[in-house]
Amino acid sequence: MTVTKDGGYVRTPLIAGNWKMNMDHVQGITLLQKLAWTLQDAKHDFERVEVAVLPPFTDLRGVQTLVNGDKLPVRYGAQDLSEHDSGAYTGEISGQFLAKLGCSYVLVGHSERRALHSEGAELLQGKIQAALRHGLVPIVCVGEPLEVRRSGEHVSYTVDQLRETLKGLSAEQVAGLVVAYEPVWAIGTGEVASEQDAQEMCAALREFVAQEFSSEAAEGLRLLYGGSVKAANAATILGQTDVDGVLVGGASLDAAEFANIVRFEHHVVA
Ligand SMILES: O=C(CO)COP(=O)(O)O
Repeated sequence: MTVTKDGGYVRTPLIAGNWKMNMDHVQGITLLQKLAWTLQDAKHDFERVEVAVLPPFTDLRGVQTLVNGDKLPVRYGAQDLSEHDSGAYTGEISGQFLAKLGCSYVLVGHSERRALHSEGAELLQGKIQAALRHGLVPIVCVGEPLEVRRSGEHVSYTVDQLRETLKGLSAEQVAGLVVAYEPVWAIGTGEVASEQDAQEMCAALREFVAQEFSSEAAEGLRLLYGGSVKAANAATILGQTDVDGVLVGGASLDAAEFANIVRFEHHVVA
């Protein structure tokens, strides 16, 4: 993360928890309550380091009620959305509905959806447009599989993936996006990319945005790293210049562990 002279951050760090298909609506409330209490007890400054959770759709109403009722400074969002706003699309969820539930964020193009639901660039462009139409910030996910990493082509592969996914957007729109670099081989495997790997890719993605869109877009865009992030490795990864946050899977299901990731500034590993 880039730190200013007065010790602030150039871009507000974002620590986001992707619960995936875990936590029913009762478990979700308990987890969020524990997380909020832990962070409030620790006097976490939510303006300085932003916290967001991305629960299953069925938890969102409960999360909204808890966040509003207890005035929790935690943001939340969904793990996917439809590219359409309404109509005969059985099983789909509209960005309009997510906005009405107070969502701030929505994941777009997570590698599990790209792989398991064959989501390609054109569909993802539509989903990004749908999110933006309803004032949701898309967290656009990119990252290479193991064979690409082994071939040494990971940077060009991931930059190309981002280029395809962001097609049709203006520089102003890109400036407000969040992009998560999640190498597929590091997701849920315990195999974490090194901090140098995370920095190399995030720097390349920012450079691409500067070239393709504008330097303002590159400066505004927040880049997250995701893949086996835990409290033990978060501070080192977040210490990298071009990494503005983390997208956490498994470790976000444990309130104490996730709170320690949020509080990375207090756990800097020498
Ligand atoms: O896919 C991820 C977050 O979106 C990462 O998952 P893990 O943190 O469980 O590796």
